[in-house]
Amino acid sequence: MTETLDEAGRKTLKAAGWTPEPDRDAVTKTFRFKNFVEAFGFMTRAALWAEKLNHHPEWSNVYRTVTVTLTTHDAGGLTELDAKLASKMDKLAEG
Ligand SMILES: C[C@H](O)[C@H](O)[C@H]1CNC2=NC(N)=NC(=O)C2=N1
Repeated sequence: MTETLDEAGRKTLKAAGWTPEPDRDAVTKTFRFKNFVEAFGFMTRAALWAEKLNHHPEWSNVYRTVTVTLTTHDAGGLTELDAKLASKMDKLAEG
């Protein structure tokens, strides 16, 4: 998992399921869980990591689906912090 440049020269993340946003330097992934409790548990654990990293996701939850968008607002694009949080979230979602 590293930041790389896409064909348009924009930063993106090479990590399963994270796809570049069409109109800004950000990546989005949709996580689907068994049920609402699993989804909310994931969000709770991810929130603690977000605080620890001082790096916070844009996200939403509908029932057992959590959609996450990562970008670094301070930098106006993707940074190593997005790669870190993405990797953390992937691990948390694996259980
Ligand atoms: C002041 C505060 O530390 C900053 O605004 C931090 C907080 N969390 C953040 N989270 C994200 N995703 N991007 C940021 O630029 C960012 N900045």
